[in-house]
Amino acid sequence: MYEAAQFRPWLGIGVVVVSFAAAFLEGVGLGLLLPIIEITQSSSPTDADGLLGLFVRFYERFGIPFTLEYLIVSLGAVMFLRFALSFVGGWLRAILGVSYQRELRERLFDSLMYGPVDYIDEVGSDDLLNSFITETNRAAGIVMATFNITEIVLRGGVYLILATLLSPVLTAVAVVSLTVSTLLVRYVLEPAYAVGDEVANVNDELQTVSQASLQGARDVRLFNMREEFVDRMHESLDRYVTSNVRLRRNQAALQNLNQFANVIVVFGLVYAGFRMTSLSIARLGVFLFAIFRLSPVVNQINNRLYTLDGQLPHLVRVRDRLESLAERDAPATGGDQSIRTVRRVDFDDVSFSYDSGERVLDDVSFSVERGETVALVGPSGAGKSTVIALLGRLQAPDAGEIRADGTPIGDLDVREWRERLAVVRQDPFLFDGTLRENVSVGNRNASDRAVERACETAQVTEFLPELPDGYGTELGEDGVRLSGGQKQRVAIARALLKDADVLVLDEATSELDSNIEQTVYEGIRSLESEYATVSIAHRLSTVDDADRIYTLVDGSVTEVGTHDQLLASDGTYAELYATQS
Ligand SMILES: Nc1ncnc2c1ncn2[C@@H]1O[C@H](COP(=O)(O)OP(=O)(O)OP(=O)(O)O)[C@@H](O)[C@H]1O
Repeated sequence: MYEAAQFRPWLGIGVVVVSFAAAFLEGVGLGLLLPIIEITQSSSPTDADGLLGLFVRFYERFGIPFTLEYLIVSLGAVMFLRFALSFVGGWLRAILGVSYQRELRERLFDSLMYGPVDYIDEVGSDDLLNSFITETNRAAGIVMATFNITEIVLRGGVYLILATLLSPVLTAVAVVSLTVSTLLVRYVLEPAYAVGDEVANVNDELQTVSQASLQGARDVRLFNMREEFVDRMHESLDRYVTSNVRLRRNQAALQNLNQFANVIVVFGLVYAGFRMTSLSIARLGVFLFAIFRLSPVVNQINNRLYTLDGQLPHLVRVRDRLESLAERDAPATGGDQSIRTVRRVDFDDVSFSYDSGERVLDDVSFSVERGETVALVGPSGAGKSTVIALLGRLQAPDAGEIRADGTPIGDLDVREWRERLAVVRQDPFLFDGTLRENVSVGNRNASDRAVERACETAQVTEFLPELPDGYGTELGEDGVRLSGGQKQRVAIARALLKDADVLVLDEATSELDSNIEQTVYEGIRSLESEYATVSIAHRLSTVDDADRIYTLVDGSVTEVGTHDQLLASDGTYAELYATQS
């Protein structure tokens, strides 16, 4: 809360000042009722003292006639100003709240973009999306509510001062009674934070179920999971209804119990005012009016605090996410050395473990130069894709060094280093846009001719006539309108369009038939650009002409050589090759 209040302090102070001025004018307006009632009862209140005397002297000082008409016009003017200021206060509060929401969303998004990818894997895109959309929204509501409470408190303060000026003893009785009744009501109700936490949990679950069922729409049907998802969704919706109704029911109970308690207190004061004090009708009337205005203020504060308590879990979650992200070292940051071109890449005794602690790479060494192709082969789970993650600085090695032309890649400017890499991942992601937009993601300034050339090499042109709008065809979310092999070819085309030095192919053609695969590789070999190529393939026939083949088993390089050398040495490679022949 402290941090939220610190956001844009000057705007916050502005809201408080405006609220204070509005509250003051409310007090003045209420106070003006006193001379208005007095003047209707006696013709010469000019010798009055106390609050009434204050008004009389003020009017004398500015030479305004102290008549009923002038008093009523003054009351109208004061009230106009008071509500105008309230409007400005509400406006400023909205600016503050919505800007705070923007700030949280910006910080969260930027931290996610520049933070480590494994945080996204760990928390899940569904929960992060929920934080980004819903929780930041509620968090902004907290800021607005906090300043709203400040305004109400100030207004309540003015009523109290006015009531104290008129009757200190009755005011003390009123304050004690209102406080006791408020605390009693709060004590009876369950804490809002617990219910709010349940609401936040259910929101997470709703996001998870809806995202999984939409993104996995095909698998959900093919694996007959529809009933399972429908049940999960219905159950989550039930929990959503129960927790939300509970929160709102408690709010309604709080409001009505408070109002009831306040009515009783005010009735008691009316009785006490008439029976036990000698206040004039005008003073007692204005006093009761002030208390009457004060009791909904107490109500409102109570209600707002309860709502605030219920929304706090959302802000806490967003804060937790931001803190966790700040605590993580992002391997992508750091390094500022410039790099324009790369001739050679070396892996030197590189070891790496994910958070689970198990060693995935163990002293892996290999090198590749421009004009060469090296292949990484080995059983599933051996660590081949992890090598690519390290190369792209999505992860950083725990030990050993990866160097580009002798410089550790961690010392390089990460943007420039990634400019030198053209990676076709095992499971490439296509963006929701046209074919042209997808091919040019790594080189936005590429000419149409360059896009077409990359598509020719990657054999995208083979299925281009089938696309309704050619290069302008919308590919849908994650290229849903393409086959697996077509998606792979788009991913290869976009890698080739980059002006890179190191080409990384991670199972890049696994879904292509042999003919097209062959044509793609021939096309790449005939390109003018001389790549240092790192190729990963399960189908060994696609890498048998590599300059060097490294066999990776359980995270270690167990053998290295050309296809013929490895066959002759009769090791793991020869075994794998035999099973595929
Ligand atoms: N993000 C991750 N977090 C934790 N462990 C991971 C992560 N990615 C991969 N692993 C683990 O690291 C090991 C190596 O995975 P990797 O994907 O590098 O293997 P691979 O040789 O490319 O396998 P495949 O040929 O099946 O693609 C596996 O045991 C896998 O479970």
